[in-house]
Amino acid sequence: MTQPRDVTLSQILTVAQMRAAEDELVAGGLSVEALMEVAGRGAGEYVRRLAAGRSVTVLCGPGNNGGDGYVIARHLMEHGNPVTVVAAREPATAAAINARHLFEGNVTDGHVIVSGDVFVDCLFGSGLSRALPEDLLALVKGLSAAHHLTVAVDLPSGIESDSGAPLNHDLPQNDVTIALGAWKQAHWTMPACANMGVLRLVDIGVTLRQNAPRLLLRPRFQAPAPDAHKYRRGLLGIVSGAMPGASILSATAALRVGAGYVKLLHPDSRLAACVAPLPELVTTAGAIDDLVSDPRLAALLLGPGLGRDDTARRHLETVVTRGVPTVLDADALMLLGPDIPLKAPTILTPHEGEMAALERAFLLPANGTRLHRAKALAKQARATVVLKGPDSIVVDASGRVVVAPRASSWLSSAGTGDVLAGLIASRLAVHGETLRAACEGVWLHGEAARLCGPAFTSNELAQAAGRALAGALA
Ligand SMILES: NC(=O)C1=CN([C@@H]2O[C@H](COP(=O)(O)OP(=O)(O)OC[C@H]3O[C@@H](n4cnc5c(N)ncnc54)[C@H](OP(=O)(O)O)[C@@H]3O)[C@@H](O)[C@H]2O)[C@H](O)CC1
Ligand SMILES: [K+]
Repeated sequence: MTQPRDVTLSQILTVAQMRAAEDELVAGGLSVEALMEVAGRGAGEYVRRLAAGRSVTVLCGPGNNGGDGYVIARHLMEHGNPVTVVAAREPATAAAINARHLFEGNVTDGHVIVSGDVFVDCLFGSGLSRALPEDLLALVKGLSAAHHLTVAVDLPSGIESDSGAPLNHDLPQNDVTIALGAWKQAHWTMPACANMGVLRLVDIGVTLRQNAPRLLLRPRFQAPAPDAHKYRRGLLGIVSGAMPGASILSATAALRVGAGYVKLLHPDSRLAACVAPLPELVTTAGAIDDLVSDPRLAALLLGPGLGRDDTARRHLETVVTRGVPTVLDADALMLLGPDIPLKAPTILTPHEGEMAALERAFLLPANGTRLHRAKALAKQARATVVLKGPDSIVVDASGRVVVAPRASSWLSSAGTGDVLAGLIASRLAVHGETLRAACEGVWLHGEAARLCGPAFTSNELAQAAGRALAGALA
């Protein structure tokens, strides 16, 4: 089945996958020169609009990224925009040599730092294989400092495409990065993505790669069916624990994003009585074994404020054997291991510290990219994993990967994880699909943070989740 173009354009490719995609287009009858023309013209048009008649300097390297630079320069020149090319190295590929010949404007050789308004970095793209040598680092830094705006084409030079690792210290900050053909891992991976400024993508006709990670797009939420009632919309049970405030935060969020009924299940009636009640939240106290055996439960959440003692461990064992779709967060992740098999579709939501604990428990090596680590845990634990951070990743046990765009850095405060767990659990109660619920929850979390602006509390974040959902109703 042909996928809509926005789905294809949300894929995130490795350098090897990008080369395979390029080979496929060439095998289909396009030349590399023709692809470069489409890519360079597309990027050139973004640059032309950004420059709006101001002077542009294009730094060109030896490979096809440099070739793109000559196409961009030609596009600008044809539209009457002042442009200078700085050739850091002579072009070395056939397509780049061809693009160089077609550019009839001003080319200098890179020994002098020229100044201007917009600097376009076409030194290296996905072919970068090692750190920039001193002279090229000084050139790219000097040119960036001598211009008002810096635009990276495909990737900022010095950033490794597959890992997002900067191969040099002190690389310049970009205002815009224009990806060519498809997103690369680095565009959505820390720390690289924080260096890229505004991200844009030029479509050159790349088709969908099987199993490639995709970027998290805005979900479409449905209003409840005309004949809906609270149980059909989903009963979510949130198991409370030693610190009930955390589960109240989860519930506050969960109440706003779809579940028809959210119940706080409390093992200790004295503690439950201490918690300031939310009028819309039903709290029941009793033995957790009994409370989670309610056949109407559509999903369970365990972990926020749970504690890590023997009682907490018993509650974890009870919940995971219950067979109801479950979200495990926070303390539950510190107690989980291969000795506690997951009997139902489960979502794990570790941050970096909890991820390290899970890797120890499941005897997984804690090396490689976050993407590889999340995939390994999802496979081993047979669960959907949301590896939280500025660049959250969602992976299911079959290896499907969704990468979330970088969210507000104001989310780095206590309690926002409890909110995320509540959002995901609420969506899980609605439809029971783990990957979808995890993606919807992560999206709602990021969108609620955006709506809150700077310096919000986790309770304000939870309150904003309903507005986030309202903005994405089908
Ligand atoms: N893939 C596509 O569909 C299209 C891609 N386009 C553009 O092409 C680049 C990738 O081009 P490529 O030629 O593979 O790579 P680069 O231009 O990034 O540079 C490769 C050359 O640079 C040398 N190199 C690598 N690292 C360094 C370094 N640190 N210092 C000095 N020289 C370096 C490398 O030499 P090696 O010794 O490593 O072999 C190469 O000579 C992609 O990013 C897009 O911009 C097309 O235009 C459109 C289609
Ligand atoms: K570049």
